Amino acid sequence: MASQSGEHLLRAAQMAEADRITIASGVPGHELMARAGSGVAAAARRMAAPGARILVICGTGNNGGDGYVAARLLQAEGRDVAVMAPLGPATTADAGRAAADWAHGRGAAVAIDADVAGYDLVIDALFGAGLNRPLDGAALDLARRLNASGRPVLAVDVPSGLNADSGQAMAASVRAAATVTFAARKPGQLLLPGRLLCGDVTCVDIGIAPETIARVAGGIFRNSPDLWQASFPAPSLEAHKYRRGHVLCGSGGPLSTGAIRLAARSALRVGAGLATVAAGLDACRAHAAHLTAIMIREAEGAGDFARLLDDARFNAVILGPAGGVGPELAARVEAAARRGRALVMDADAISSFAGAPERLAAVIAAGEGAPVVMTPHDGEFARLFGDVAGVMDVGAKYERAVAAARMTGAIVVLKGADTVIAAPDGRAAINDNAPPWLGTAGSGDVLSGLVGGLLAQGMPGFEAAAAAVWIHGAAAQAFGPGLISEDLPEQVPAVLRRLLRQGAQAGAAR
Ligand SMILES: NC(=O)C1=CN([C@@H]2O[C@H](COP(=O)(O)OP(=O)(O)OC[C@H]3O[C@@H](n4cnc5c(N)ncnc54)[C@H](O)[C@@H]3O)[C@@H](O)[C@H]2O)[C@@H](O)CC1
Ligand SMILES: Nc1ncnc2c1ncn2[C@@H]1O[C@H](COP(=O)(O)OP(=O)(O)O)[C@@H](O)[C@H]1O
Ligand SMILES: [K+]
Repeated sequence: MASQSGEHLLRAAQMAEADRITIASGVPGHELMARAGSGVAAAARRMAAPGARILVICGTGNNGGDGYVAARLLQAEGRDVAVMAPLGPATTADAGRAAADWAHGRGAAVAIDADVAGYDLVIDALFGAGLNRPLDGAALDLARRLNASGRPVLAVDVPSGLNADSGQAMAASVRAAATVTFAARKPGQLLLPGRLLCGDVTCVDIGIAPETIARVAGGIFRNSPDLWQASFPAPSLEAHKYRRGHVLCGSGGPLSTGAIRLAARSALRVGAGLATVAAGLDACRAHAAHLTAIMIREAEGAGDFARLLDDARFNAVILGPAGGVGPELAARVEAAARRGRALVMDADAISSFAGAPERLAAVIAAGEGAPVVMTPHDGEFARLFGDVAGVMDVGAKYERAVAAARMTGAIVVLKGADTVIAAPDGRAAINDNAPPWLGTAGSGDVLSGLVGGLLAQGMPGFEAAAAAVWIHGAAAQAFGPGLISEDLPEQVPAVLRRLLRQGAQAGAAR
């Protein structure tokens, strides 16, 4: 798994292991701390004008050590710096050394009840990855006062109180304007609410080798083109349209036809060779009034739909957008999986298996191994898994998604502002490029079409799902506020142009 390319995200324990391996290889811990502190000082310089008053709040561990280093560097260049040590003196050797270097010849630390609002910038070096229980006592009180002060905060590694693995605040957390982290980003910096509590995150190289990061990593990635560009389908001159796949899209009834049209159009825009909507006769009439490039086939019930699959050229199927919850839709899902078609299950297709994930797992297991990608939002996810132990009750969002993928055998795209893509083999990607205006009616239908269009072109399931989520976010960014879901497919060509250009450059560099 570590051989997969992409930006690794490290959990706190994995980061500590990377530190340990690096120190054992001969780089002293205080040298790592010196580089970390220097990265913090550089960020502080960007945030505070000359003459600004800077307060550095140092805890007792190595996070505090980074703070002492930054304080010393900033003061050495003439900055107005004060240190507060609310929990007492440093307790680790490296932090002790950094604290002593700071204290040498300087005044006493600021009292814990000092007015934090009197400073222009506060550097939060109270707790980092070592946080192992909720803030309480003096630390909790200080975090609350800091948040109430409205002063800009620069967090060292993570805002104090934030769980670096899950992105959840433990009781309470400092809210930072910016965060400087080391060696690799942490999942909790991308997951909500962590992403909001961190502000802008910068990752500083402190001399931990990329091979060490890959060695300790556990298959959690930031979703970016690095993760899937190698399998992204580049159009080729010798391919004809059938080589680029044919997506069969199952329609809802005559009054619910828009959702699947959005999906079909998105599948074409992302490069599928052909897309066909399958619908009952009345719905076909509604589609016929709208569709040009997309074809229409009549299919009255699940039996008709299954017969369409006798045509082997339909190599990918999208089911669910406004498809109508019930046994008929579940039967279409079964038919597509049994016939070994790459399948996207969205919305109503997921809800048609509500409370019966083991039945869905059996359907997928009986298939021919073609990828099944499901794209639930939180509500659909909860409906599908109900109170299944080991899925709904596990900690971080990516752990829930991975548990769901393992249990069902599907690639799971758990949507939201921090969409997670998870595979049954334990890989997970966290997406952070979606702007808030992407949450608009029908944008989920577009996503299912993007996934289906990439699957039809032969992209593997996890990569296709991750690429679709990223392109979806990039298209929304390209359009900007005011977006409605019809706008999204029209932004895809510009996103593809950029991607293919970058892919060609990366290929040339290899
Ligand atoms: N050599 C290394 O390991 C490096 C570590 N670095 C820094 O070190 C940090 C991790 O340092 P530590 O592992 O010393 O841990 P922290 O400095 O994050 O926390 C210190 C200690 O506080 C205690 N604690 C945890 N939760 C508490 C709570 N709610 N209330 C009171 N006490 C609590 C724990 O015993 C913990 O070990 C990283 O976030 C990073 O900033 C960097 O200096 C780079 C090198
Ligand atoms: N606040 C938000 N910021 C960014 N993206 C969001 C936000 N809320 C929702 N999204 C994205 O918008 C899409 C909405 O999908 P879905 O809930 O299925 O809506 P619909 O059923 O209307 O299509 C998902 O891709 C989701 O990740
Ligand atoms: K911190």
